[in-house]
Amino acid sequence: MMSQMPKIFIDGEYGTTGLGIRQRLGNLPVQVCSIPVEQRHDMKVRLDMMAQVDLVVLCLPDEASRESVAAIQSLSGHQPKVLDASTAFRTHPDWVYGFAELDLGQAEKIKSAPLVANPGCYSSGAIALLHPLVKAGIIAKDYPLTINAISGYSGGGKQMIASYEVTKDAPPFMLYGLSLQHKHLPEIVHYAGLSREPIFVPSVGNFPQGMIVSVPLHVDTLSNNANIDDIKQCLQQHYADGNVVSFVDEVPAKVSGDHLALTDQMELHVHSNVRQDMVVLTATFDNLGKGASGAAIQNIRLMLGV
Ligand SMILES: NC(=O)C1=CN([C@@H]2O[C@H](COP(=O)(O)OP(=O)(O)OC[C@H]3O[C@@H](n4cnc5c(N)ncnc54)[C@H](OP(=O)(O)O)[C@@H]3O)[C@@H](O)[C@H]2O)C=CC1
Ligand SMILES: CC(=O)N[C@@H](CCC(=O)OP(=O)(O)O)C(=O)O
Repeated sequence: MMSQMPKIFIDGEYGTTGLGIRQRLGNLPVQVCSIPVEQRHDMKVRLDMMAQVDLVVLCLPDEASRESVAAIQSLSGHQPKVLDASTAFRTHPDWVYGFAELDLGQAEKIKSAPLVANPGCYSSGAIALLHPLVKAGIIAKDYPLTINAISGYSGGGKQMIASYEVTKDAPPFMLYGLSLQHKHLPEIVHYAGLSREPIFVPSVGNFPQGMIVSVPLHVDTLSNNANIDDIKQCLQQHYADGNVVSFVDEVPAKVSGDHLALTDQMELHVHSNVRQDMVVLTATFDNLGKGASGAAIQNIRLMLGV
């Protein structure tokens, strides 16, 4: 079915993530197939379109994503590949996790997979920091981790954007997720390789785009007598190619939430005190970039070979 110009349909193309992907697709040799905005909830119209394309990108709430996947899988003839931006399938064994930097070989898996789950925004930062360190035996699988994060308000989709920009009834800064069951925890545990669930405290600030995920560690609680140089070396090696995710040795005195806004890059830093016995790891990126649409474009390029 793959022609010279692969065809893509974005189910949910008029939402925040869908629009971000749509914009970025302008630079790729693909044909974007659309339906009118007023038909965006009509499953028959959407399914007719899905049957004609090479790749369907789902940018819908979880339940709607599940419905779309079930509909695609009921197609009797051609089955398009699927990239899902929701949380619905991220730890499902039939789906490949769309974080190309996870390990050597992950990009190849994404290339050949029929079903790919785009990672969560917070999860991308947490996994980027933790996966190499757990794999190297520097952080024990059952380490009692705390993860803190701040997101630009676009992370909350159309509704939250309206509360900051239209009704202006949202606070300048808020902690949330305080029942400690955030929807990204399962994928963080799974792909960081943890056996103990971290305490995860997300927050939102009054800025549109950008994200910092940070992880504090006491050096004397690390495994195998690891020190700060071991942490740096491990991250440096894992992200040696630095194309999208890079380890940056030089640390800024302050990290701004919108440092990498409007880019698809992610930077990792290791901050420490003078005594070298405390560390804060940070991942800085755009929640709509490497945290969503930028990562989706990386996956689309791999899945379609463009
Ligand atoms: N915003 C972000 O930073 C990120 C979001 N995501 C994920 O992407 C997905 C979309 O989120 P986001 O773009 O923020 O959400 P938005 O609310 O901005 O957009 C969702 C879109 O889906 C449409 N939609 C909702 N329900 C249905 C349905 N049953 N059938 C068809 N269309 C439907 C909405 O239509 P309507 O206009 O009628 O509501 C809207 O156009 C979510 O799963 C989210 O978790 C992933 C990464 C980051
Ligand atoms: C600020 C805010 O509300 N953020 C969302 C996460 C962003 C998002 O929708 O993430 P994924 O779709 O990538 O899982 C939340 O905490 O639920």
